[in-house]
Amino acid sequence: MFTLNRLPPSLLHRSPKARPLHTLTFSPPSCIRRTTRTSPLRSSCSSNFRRHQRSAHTSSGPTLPTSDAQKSTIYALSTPPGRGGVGIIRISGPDALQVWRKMRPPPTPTPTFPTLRPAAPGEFTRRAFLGGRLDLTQVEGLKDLIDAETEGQRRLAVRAAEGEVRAQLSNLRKDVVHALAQVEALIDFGEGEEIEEGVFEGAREGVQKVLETVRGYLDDHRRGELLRSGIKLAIFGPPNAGKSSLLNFLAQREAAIVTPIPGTTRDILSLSLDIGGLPVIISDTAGLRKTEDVVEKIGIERARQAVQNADISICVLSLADILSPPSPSSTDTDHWRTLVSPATFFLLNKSDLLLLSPTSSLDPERLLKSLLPPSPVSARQGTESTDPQKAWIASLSSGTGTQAFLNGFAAALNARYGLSATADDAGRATELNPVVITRARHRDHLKAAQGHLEVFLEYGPNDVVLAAEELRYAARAIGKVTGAIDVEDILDAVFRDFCIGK
Ligand SMILES: Nc1nc2c(ncn2[C@@H]2O[C@H](COP(=O)(O)OP(=O)(O)OP(=O)(O)O)[C@@H](O)[C@H]2O)c(=O)[nH]1
Ligand SMILES: [Mg+2]
Repeated sequence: MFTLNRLPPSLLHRSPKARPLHTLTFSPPSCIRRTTRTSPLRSSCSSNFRRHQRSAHTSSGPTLPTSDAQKSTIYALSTPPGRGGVGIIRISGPDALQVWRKMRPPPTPTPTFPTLRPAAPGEFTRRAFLGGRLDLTQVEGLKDLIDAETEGQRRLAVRAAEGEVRAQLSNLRKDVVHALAQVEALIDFGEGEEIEEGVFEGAREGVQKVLETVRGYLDDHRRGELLRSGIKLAIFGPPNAGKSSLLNFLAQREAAIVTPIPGTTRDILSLSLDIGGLPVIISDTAGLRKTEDVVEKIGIERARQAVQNADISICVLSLADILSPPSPSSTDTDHWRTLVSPATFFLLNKSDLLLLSPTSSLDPERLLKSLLPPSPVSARQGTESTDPQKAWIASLSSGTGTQAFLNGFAAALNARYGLSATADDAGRATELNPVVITRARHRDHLKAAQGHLEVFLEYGPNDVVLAAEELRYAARAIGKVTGAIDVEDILDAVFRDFCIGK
């Protein structure tokens, strides 16, 4: 990184305001940074391509076409225009060094570089990817970092951008390629002849371990995808319980209409919020009840769908209604019950109407148990449930208990979706599987890899050709996540790991 006192106008014209200090970063073309892997064994496996390469580097052979990154130098302002404290101009390409030299004090007349042009969106990152300095997961991490709106999203993005996912998947792929090399060797030489025994079993053991890791990555409660896209939370319950009041409390503004008239909310109202560092898309819904009103009926149907499509839900009930015996004609209580799932939390609202003191011994969890049938797990165990807190008593109008609810709910969300902990459907803490998958494409490729590894394990030592094919597909599927689908490294592994012709 270099500091310049003055930049040529051609480089400054994209900045709306001239700043007293401008910083210039530059990187040589990616081809300069690439190192050529030289392996004596590998070179013995000569291919037409390498012969062609050799001749290209000798005196009179044909020259390889140069890439755009080798031909053109690109530049762009990489700090926010008009807002950054300093202006940083980024330059990359074959003339980057010369541009910097020309712009160093003492100032020289504005130089003209025929290969210099403004960078296209994402072009520096694209060059870094093509040059092998970033893989696809790091590129995606960088993009997510720019878009991150909550602390959870930022942490997830930083991990990907710093190469944590790349390292995990590269190791996984290396293990598959290693197993493939063993199976390929069997195809070429046959067990018990030129190479040692137990090779196929060794490959099977390796694949079994890889398969367990892939299954762990897939069994992640979709935490990565939800952290990126936002956790869908639906508020539901009977009319007039305080659902819209809860939305307004969480949003800290009068986003939804609140009136004492039951059936006020008709349509879905959704907002994006940050709860405990996690991105949450929260939806207020119509109160569930039997009605002949056509518009309200549509609203209630939408409410049901919203709850069923949500990742998590909060059922808001009026404490006064729960504690008073239901009238024989009332069937309204059943409407919310049908939507309760293991991912439902409860806010027992309007505690002020019971004139409870803050030290009241009314236990929300016990109240909840009296309302709902026992969960199958607790019933089978016949012991006190160890489920984490799922119900809170509060008054949204007086504010009593609301902070405890917010803290408890944020902790429950983090236990379920945060990066540092996870929970099963009932909210119990489970063993942590690392978050590797942040996009549907990652999941698709890893599922494909899982399928090929499973098929491989069905084959025996007599089916080595078909078995090898499955491993090749599995390696390719994992490589598609990171963007590494070079089959040449299979040859590397063959020559590195085996003493052929002992
Ligand atoms: N006493 C008391 N009233 C409350 C409390 N929370 C909300 N209310 C009142 O209850 C009424 C209904 O509140 P809403 O938030 O509109 O209830 P809702 O569940 O969204 O109702 P619908 O949209 O009709 O389904 C309003 O008059 C609120 O002011 C509370 O904690 N205590
Ligand atoms: Mg409402």
